[in-house]
Amino acid sequence: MNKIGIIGAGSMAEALINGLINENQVDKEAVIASDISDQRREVMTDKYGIEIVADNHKVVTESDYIFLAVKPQVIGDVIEEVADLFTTEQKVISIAAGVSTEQLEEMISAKVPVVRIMPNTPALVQEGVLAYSLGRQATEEFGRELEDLLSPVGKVIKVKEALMPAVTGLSGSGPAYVALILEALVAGGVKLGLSHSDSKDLAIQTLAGTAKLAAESDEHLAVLRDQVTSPGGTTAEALYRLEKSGIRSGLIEAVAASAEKAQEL
Ligand SMILES: NC(=O)C1=CN([C@@H]2O[C@H](COP(=O)(O)OP(=O)(O)OC[C@H]3O[C@@H](n4cnc5c(N)ncnc54)[C@H](OP(=O)(O)O)[C@@H]3O)[C@@H](O)[C@H]2O)C=CC1
Ligand SMILES: O=C(O)[C@@H]1CCC=N1
Repeated sequence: MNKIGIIGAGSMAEALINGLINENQVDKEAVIASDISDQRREVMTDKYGIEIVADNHKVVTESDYIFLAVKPQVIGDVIEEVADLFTTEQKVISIAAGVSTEQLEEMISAKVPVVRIMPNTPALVQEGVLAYSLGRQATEEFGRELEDLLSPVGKVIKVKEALMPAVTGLSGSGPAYVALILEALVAGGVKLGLSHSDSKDLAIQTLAGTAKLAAESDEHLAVLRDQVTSPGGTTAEALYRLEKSGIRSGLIEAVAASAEKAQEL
């Protein structure tokens, strides 16, 4: 069995670990992670029973797949710390936003295959989506292995590396935009007298149901919107207010701003 090592056991690493273990994709004995935070190590041991250590070297020397799951600002230091330990039989997967496979390959220097992925937090409940792109030494076969490994945590798609910032802006950061929209819908319901709990149920199911409808329909999204909008009715009134508030351009700008920021990290 291939051993999976993860350096940095924060939110995104946890979402991946939880999804992989819950779906029985990997045994917890086959996972080793490291983190500098005592508190994080304690939480992850208690929750998942995986081996979690303070020593990044141990993760690299004991693993076949090595996930780099620290913040982009510290990934250089982390790689420098363990760079001498990599062997050509190992495979590196970076989840850091804005760090290219070329930069990773330069930092690692050994001829280790490198793949970059951009996951998102719904991986925690096996409903994530992630895109990956291959570095120069990574084969298509490595890509397929990765698709097999990670498919239990969500949908996996391959993209050209130049599109990774766009993926970051759309689906990487996307759960935050959706949570904000949900919060606002709940606030709208509460303002009109619905309980917080009923508002939350109504908002979440509306979003989940619409997403399912969109996923299962061949129609353009505008057609789905039109099906709700009776001439002279309530939805037309609401959509007019939304368009006037700039929600559409706001969301387009949000995706672009996240993508731009990813390139500055
Ligand atoms: N969160 C998300 O939705 C997504 C995140 N990403 C990417 O995932 C990566 C991790 O993000 P996220 O999980 O949110 O961040 P977190 O801060 O939650 O996780 C990173 C963890 O790494 C630890 N850490 C810091 N330095 C070291 C080190 N030298 N050695 C070992 N562990 C270390 C941190 O400890 P401490 O807190 O004490 O510094 C922290 O526990 C980032 O590169 C981000 O771009 C990608 C897609 C989505
Ligand atoms: O906010 C961030 O920088 C990370 C990358 C994508 C989602 N979260």
